[in-house]
Amino acid sequence: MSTIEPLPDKSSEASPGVPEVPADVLAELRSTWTPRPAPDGPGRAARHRLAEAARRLVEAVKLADAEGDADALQSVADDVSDLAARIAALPSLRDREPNLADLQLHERSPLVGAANPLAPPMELEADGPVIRAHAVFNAAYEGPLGRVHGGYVAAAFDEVMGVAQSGSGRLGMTAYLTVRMKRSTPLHERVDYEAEVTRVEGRKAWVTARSYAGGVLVADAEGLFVRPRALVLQDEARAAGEA
Ligand SMILES: CCCCCCCCCCCCCC(=O)SCCNC(=O)CCNC(=O)[C@H](O)C(C)(C)COP(=O)(O)OP(=O)(O)OC[C@H]1O[C@@H](n2cnc3c(N)ncnc32)[C@H](O)[C@@H]1OP(=O)(O)O
Repeated sequence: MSTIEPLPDKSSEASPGVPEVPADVLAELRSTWTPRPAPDGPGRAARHRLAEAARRLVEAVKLADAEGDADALQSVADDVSDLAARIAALPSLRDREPNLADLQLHERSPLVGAANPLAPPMELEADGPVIRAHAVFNAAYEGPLGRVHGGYVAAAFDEVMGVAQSGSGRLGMTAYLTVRMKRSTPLHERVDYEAEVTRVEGRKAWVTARSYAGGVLVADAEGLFVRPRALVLQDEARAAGEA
């Protein structure tokens, strides 16, 4: 059962200095992250199941006791090695052009991707101009004992803020990301995130975010997202073509 206090509802508050972005434009910009669709076929459902099994495998390996039965560890190392070779022998994404579903971040991202065993995976949801997310980090993400490694704390913010920059009306690259880790982020517990754009100047968008465990603020972040010059030129050429 969740012990999380509801986060304050800020979905109807517009920040000064942030453009009003039509809901359909926001939905289009966010569609690579959220909503996560149902698998588009049995192959993709099986791939998601494989990724989930691999997550359990990684956590189990991380927790395997070196003082336990060395022969048993050697034996499962052989099995896992054989399994890795079997999976590598299956048809690979390297052998064909990826389709749109393969390319979506809710599929492939190392933070939210259902098909990526590195992803906890985080769950993202749009709430007006705000992006909300939650994740449970297992033992594989441990830095300080019982707590999430700071690099993963920052990576989770980058993903949530990466989608929240859509509130500027365009997408860019993370130019900088500053994370203040006020308390440790716990393992094995739901961590909640919220992020939104606070300022936009030309192709630059500033985003802030917060994370909570058990309703308590554990970290906050500020980042700058910049739409690359080359893409701005493409945007302008497309707009001129449509005019
Ligand atoms: C990109 C499109 C879509 C992506 C969506 C899918 C996301 C995938 C995953 C999502 C996961 C989450 C996302 C990720 O993980 S994104 C992956 C991690 N980030 C990167 O790899 C970014 C690498 N850097 C770059 O590509 C370029 O440097 C960028 C594109 C950022 C700017 O290069 P560009 O040549 O275009 O621009 P410019 O250099 O003329 O600068 C322009 C303006 O910006 C200001 N400035 C620049 N940097 C900084 C800085 N550090 N602090 C303060 N200010 C900075 C600069 O002063 C100037 O200001 P002004 O003088 O005009 O006032």
